[in-house]
Amino acid sequence: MDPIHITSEIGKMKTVILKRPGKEIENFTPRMMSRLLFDETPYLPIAQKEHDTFASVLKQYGVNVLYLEKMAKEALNHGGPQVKSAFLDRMLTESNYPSGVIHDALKEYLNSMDTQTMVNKIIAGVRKNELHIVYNDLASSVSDNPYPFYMDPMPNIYFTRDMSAFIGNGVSINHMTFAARKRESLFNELILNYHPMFEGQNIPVWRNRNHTYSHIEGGDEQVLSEHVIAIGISQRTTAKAIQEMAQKLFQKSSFNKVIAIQIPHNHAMMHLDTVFTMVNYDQFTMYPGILNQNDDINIYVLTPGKDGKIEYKHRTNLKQTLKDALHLSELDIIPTGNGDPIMAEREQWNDGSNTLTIAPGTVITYDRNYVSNRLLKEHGINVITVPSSELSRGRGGPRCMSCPVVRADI
Ligand SMILES: NC(=[NH2+])NCCC[C@H](N)C(=O)O
Repeated sequence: MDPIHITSEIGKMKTVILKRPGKEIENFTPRMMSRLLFDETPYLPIAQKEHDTFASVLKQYGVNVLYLEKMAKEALNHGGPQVKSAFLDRMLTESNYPSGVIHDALKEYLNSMDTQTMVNKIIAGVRKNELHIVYNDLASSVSDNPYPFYMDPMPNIYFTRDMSAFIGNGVSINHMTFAARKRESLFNELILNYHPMFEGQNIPVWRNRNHTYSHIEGGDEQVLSEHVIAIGISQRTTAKAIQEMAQKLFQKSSFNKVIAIQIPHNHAMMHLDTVFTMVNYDQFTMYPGILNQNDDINIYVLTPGKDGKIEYKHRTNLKQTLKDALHLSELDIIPTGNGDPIMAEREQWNDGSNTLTIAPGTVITYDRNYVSNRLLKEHGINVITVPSSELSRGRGGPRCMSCPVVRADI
C-alpha cells in the first residue's frame, strides 16, 4: 500500500495528520489578531480539550491519528544535525533573519533545546524578552523596535488541511497566501523529505512551495473521485496555481478533470471547504450565499487538451456540473442553516459547511451548528458532533483541522 492514498473526499479514513493547539494560540494580543487571521483570543485549555475530543472520535472510528508536531520532531531526529541546521536556517530566513546577529542568536537558542521543545517553540513564537542579544550591526540595531516578538507565533497551524494536501499518491506542499501562514509548510516539506514514513519513497510532488506569484491552500483542494478534483478559486488560491496543478496532474496521475469553482473573496469563506464539502457518494453540503440571484456560480472545468495544453469550459450550474463529472443521475445538495438566511450565515461563520467525512455518509461536525446538523441527519447522514466553543475562534472546522493521508477507495 502506498504511504499516501487519497482517491476521494469520503472513503473510509485510515490515516490523518492533526496538530494539537499549543501556546501559539494564546501568544498574541487583540492588536495582532487580524494580521494573524484570528477573530478572537482563544482559551487554550478548553481548545486543547475540544481538540482531544476530536482526535478521540477519529480514533474510535479506527483512524490512525498522527500529530504534525511529533512528525516534525521525528523527521529532524531522523535527518540528523545537518538537516536540523538547514531547517533552522530556512525557518529563520523566512522569519526575516537570513543572517546576522539575531539569526545567530535565535539559532543558538533554538538549537539548545531538545528537538520537540524546539519545534513547539518555533510554532509558539519567540518573544524578545527570552533572549538578550547584543546588537553589533546596523540592520539588527535598526530592527530593534518595541514589537514584542522575534518570531511570530503560528496560531493557524492546527488547521493542518491547508499547508499541504495529499492527492492520489502524491502531495501538494503549499505556498500560502498570507505572511501569517507561509512558514507553516516548511514543516510539511521537512516531514515529506525526512520522516521515515515518506523518506526515499519517491512521492510525486504535484506542486511545491517554491512559488512567488501564485498560491494555493488545502482548504480549496478536494478530491471528488480518482479522476476528478474540485479546487476553489478563492482568497487563498489563484487561477494560475490551479492551472499549473492541473497540468501536472493530467501528465502524471489518474486525474483528468479539475473543477475550479470561483467563490467570494473574504475572510468568512477563505477556502472552498468553508462553503462546500462532499459528505456521501451523491451528497454535498453548500452555503447558499455563494450562488448569485439566478442560483449560478462561475465554474471552469479543466480537462487535458492537445499537445499537453489544457482545455476549459465555463459552466454555471454547480449541481449539473457535479452530476456530469461524477456520472450521477441524482445529487442531493444540503444547504447550510437549512436555507434560513440568518442561520445559514451564522452557521457558515462557525464552519457549519466545513464537514469532515470519515466514511461515506458519516461526518464529524461542530456541535454548535445545530440547524445544519439536524438537516444533515434528516438527509440520512450519520452526524458525530464535537464541542467547538474555542476551536471555532480560529475560523476553521473539522475539515480544516485534518489532513487525511490514507483513505480506502470508494
Ligand atoms: N481549510 C480551512 N477552511 N481552513 C481555515 C483556516 C482558518 C485560518 N484562520 C486562516 O485564515 O487561514
